[in-house]
Amino acid sequence: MTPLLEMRGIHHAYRQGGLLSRRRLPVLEDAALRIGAGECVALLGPTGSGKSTLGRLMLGLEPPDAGAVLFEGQPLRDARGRVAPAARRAIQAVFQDPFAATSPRLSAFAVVAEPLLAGRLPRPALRERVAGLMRAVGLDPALMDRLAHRLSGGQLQRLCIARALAPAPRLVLLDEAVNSLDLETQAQVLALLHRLRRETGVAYLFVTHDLRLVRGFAGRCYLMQERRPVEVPDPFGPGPLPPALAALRAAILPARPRPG
Ligand SMILES: Nc1ncnc2c1ncn2[C@@H]1O[C@H](COP(=O)(O)OP(=O)(O)OP(=O)(O)O)[C@@H](O)[C@H]1O
Repeated sequence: MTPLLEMRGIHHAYRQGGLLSRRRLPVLEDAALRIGAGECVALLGPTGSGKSTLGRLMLGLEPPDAGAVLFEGQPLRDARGRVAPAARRAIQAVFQDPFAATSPRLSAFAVVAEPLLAGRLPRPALRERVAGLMRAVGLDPALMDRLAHRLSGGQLQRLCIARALAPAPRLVLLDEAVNSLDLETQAQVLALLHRLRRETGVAYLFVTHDLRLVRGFAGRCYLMQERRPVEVPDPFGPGPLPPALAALRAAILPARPRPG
């Protein structure tokens, strides 16, 4: 079956040391990754290992130096480097910092309505649609006319999830999307994302450096190793672990510190 999203033979490097420099920092080398329709796939790795870069390439925000990004079997970008509007709507993202991801000038309504404006719905229908999306993420629609930045961090992240879901996407990149939230809100938002996936059939790429968040949430798991994602069958299982995974496991604090 054709995967929803496939990346093959991806190479990507960033220029280092100013505009005229020829030095390039290789970030991805021969990277490949596959996400099926409705799947939740985790992408784990330490900071600086190239996870967000892979996410940006998946959204079509930048082209890879080499390799293919295919969405439903078709190249994500056309020959002129443009992402087709349908694919742009079908792949959405939620990032770590909801305050950086929204304008301080916009109301909660305007944040969620933004991806729906092209549909030219009459205002009352648009407000009803936004209210429905807010309810779906557990927000009271009465908050609609409040400035988005007057919401709490957890509420604003829910609003960003509502905005991502507004165009009925097939795939959402969750790039450290719960990492800035307190533990209780993290658990609530993960449960919400899990429910929304069951209800809508949306797929997730769940990017994180926090192994704890993956358990019970992601069905398959990739780990960044030597500039490419490598699938790990069971990141919590016994047996020898790749060093990068052992380091992530060691970083998990015990629920109750052992004496001595
Ligand atoms: N636009 C850019 N220009 C130059 N270097 C970049 C750029 N974006 C990322 N990098 C570098 O590429 C490497 C990979 O960065 P990336 O953000 O993809 O890693 P990451 O695994 O997502 O890290 P984190 O978990 O800290 O977000 C890092 O060394 C980073 O400094």
